[in-house]
Amino acid sequence: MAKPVSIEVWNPNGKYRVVSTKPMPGTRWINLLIEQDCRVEICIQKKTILSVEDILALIGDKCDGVIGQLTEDWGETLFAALSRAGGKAFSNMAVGYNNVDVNAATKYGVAVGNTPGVLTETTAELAASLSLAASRRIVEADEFMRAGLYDGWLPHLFVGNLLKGQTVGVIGAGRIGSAYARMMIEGFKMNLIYYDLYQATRLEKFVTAYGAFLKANGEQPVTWKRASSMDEVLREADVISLHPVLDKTTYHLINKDSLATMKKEAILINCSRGPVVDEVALVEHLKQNPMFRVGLDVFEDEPYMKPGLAEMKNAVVVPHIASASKWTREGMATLAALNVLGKIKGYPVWGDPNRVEPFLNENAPPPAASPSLVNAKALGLPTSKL
Ligand SMILES: NC(=O)c1ccc[n+]([C@@H]2O[C@H](COP(=O)([O-])OP(=O)(O)OC[C@H]3O[C@@H](n4cnc5c(N)ncnc54)[C@H](O)[C@@H]3O)[C@@H](O)[C@H]2O)c1
Ligand SMILES: O=C(O)[C@H](O)CO
Repeated sequence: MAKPVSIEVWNPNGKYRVVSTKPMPGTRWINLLIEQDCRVEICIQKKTILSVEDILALIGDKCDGVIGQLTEDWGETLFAALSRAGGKAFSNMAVGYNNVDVNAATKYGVAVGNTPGVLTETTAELAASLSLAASRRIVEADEFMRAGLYDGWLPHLFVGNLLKGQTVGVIGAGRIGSAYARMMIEGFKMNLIYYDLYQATRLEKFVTAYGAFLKANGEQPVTWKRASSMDEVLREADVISLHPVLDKTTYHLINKDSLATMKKEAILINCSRGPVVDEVALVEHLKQNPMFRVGLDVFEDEPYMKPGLAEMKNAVVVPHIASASKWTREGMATLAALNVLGKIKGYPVWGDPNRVEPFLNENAPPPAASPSLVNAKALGLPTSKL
């Protein structure tokens, strides 16, 4: 028997029952659901990661849709239960959905939503912050100051890496990878090398145009190169940032061999998913190469770090906060709620998940569509005309 979980209820007489497994930032998402006749139940249990059993208790006997979190295991058991309870939709409050078994959801006729776009710049900014923190040894230097160890300027004190004119390498040049690349190119005049399964045409055009602009102003132009293999990026780049999805093809993409391919003084940033990096191999590499530095937002066994990582001075580690800006988190909550609402109301799916801005405009009602359903095609759902 599942244990009861604490909930907060909004609009108790609403026709549709929508459950959120966590309180989420802002109130717009709640108001949008209430306006469309939903009873909203928010789990307020003081437990960071809910188990499958906890979520089964939340779903109960009648549930039209659930908004869930990337820490939860959305597989066969939960989708079967949601479907039995009459549920039509689930949305992750995240763009990544490697915690969701989309095939199982499709089998039970449940639509799966995610929250693209609204977190692109915020996540890229954290990757840029980690790049700076790691290259200029900010955290080490901060600890040194606070420990009262500073007794005067020295030529060798916390010497790090200059970014200007160096090469930034991006693995996975999708929305976030491209936004990060632009920040590093515009901000620090870095050259770009990237690896992706697809050509990042807009990014290439941007670098070409920016390079021409710099040249016209008498500055060294920036350049770009699409690598034919990931190893080419690892060999050539001074700063490498990981932004692919996590799937079978990207699990342990960075391992003992790929680490050995990188420059001894390279900077590696991971704001994608922890298992993209073999963290045991990374700890060993950090030990053997003190000038190699990493900035990590995600970890292989979250919330834990592999033994030894916490002791490494050449690692900057933060707790999966890349999308944590107020505007973005409120927007993620809104998109997740609208994904669920749209399916419950029988709306079509938005035609372009890369253009979700109309759903985020607080001064106008959102379009009558689900902003991003990843199994829309498999479920044969109609698409809205933009
Ligand atoms: N740390 C965080 O808080 C945080 C925040 C947002 C997103 N993310 C992660 O970032 C990922 C990317 O988000 P996005 O919006 O940019 O997605 P996206 O789909 O726009 O970009 C992903 C890119 O990865 C590429 N790719 C897939 N397999 C690859 C492979 N084997 N080798 C190289 N490239 C490959 C794809 O072609 C695509 O261009 C998400 O799936 C999520 O896991 C993390
Ligand atoms: O995939 C995502 O969206 C992140 O990991 C959290 O914002």
